[in-house]
Amino acid sequence: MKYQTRKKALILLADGTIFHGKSVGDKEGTAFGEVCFNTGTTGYQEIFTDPSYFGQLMVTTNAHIGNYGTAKEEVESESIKIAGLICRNFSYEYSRATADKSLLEFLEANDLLAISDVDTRALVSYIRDNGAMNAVISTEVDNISELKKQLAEVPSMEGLELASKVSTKEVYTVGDENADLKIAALDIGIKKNILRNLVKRGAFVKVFPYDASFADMAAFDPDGYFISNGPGDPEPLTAAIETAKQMIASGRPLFGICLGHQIIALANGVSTYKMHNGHRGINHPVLNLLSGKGEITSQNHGFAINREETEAHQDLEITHVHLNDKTVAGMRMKDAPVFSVQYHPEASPGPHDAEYLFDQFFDSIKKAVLI
Ligand SMILES: NC(=O)CC[C@H](N)C(=O)O
Repeated sequence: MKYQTRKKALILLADGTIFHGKSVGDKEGTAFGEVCFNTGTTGYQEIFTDPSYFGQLMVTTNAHIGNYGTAKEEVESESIKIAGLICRNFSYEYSRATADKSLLEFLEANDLLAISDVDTRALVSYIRDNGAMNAVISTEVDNISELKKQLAEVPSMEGLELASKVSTKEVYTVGDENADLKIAALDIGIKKNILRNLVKRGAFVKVFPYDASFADMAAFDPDGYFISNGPGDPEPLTAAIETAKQMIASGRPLFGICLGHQIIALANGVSTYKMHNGHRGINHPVLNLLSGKGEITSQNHGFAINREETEAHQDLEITHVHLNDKTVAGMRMKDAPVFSVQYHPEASPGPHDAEYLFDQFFDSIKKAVLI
């Protein structure tokens, strides 16, 4: 079999801890980022292309990665966004009738460094105990002191603005321009499946860059506003926070997902914080406090909004809670058609329990249009 004599590789954490592995394929090199882990058993291609992961080294906890190949329609953006991949067993062979490429070919096309044969159970349990931190993966296994020096220069995820790296540069539209409803979406790292969900419900969507002003967006005269998911710390996104304030003041319905949810919280004066470890997986339990129903959700976030401040806020109401740690999973404004969730109703990958949130958004738009 090819790739039997792969190069040695390592992962060096910011605190000096080292785990060993081998490079995937014949690629050599070094990649830096914040190390995080995703517990999903499937959906690696959607995860790797999700712009929210920009700047992160992804550890996949599923024991096998690559075994069902890749398919060109299963991407959440045009390219791989993770900074590097760390896995246990990498499958060079794949088996799925509808796949069009192996995962190795897909990684190579995106020039991504991946390392396998890592004891990912030990690594994840180490990160769980010691918290999210920067790391480097490299085939330069004999040059640890140099890697340490370079790693020390990598900025911390806390305070880091990354939306500008993944947002569209130009305004674009999706859907039928004669559709009944128009939505203006602020792209701070938008996933394709969110746009599919908006278009499939009959919206014509105009997508704006991360630093678009409210005036730019309002000129489209949308029936509703949307703020997307995305990478990095929400706090430095001052233009988006200002735009969100004006979206709220416009009185038109506003829906935010993940980074968008954090931006709406900040626009309301609620602070955000970096979690010890984020939520990344496709089976996170959430309780909908309005319906009393449980939802199994897709999640990917390393920051969260302050619960006490949300509870104490006179204009806000917590609508969803994460059942593992009681963090805020969703909220709404009491006197405005504004709501947001910390998780991913568009799934991709993950369960579809929360797709009703898109219906809810459309219902509130239709109600507002009729008034
Ligand atoms: N998926 C997202 O939008 C992530 C939001 C933010 N970057 C976080 O890590 O919390």
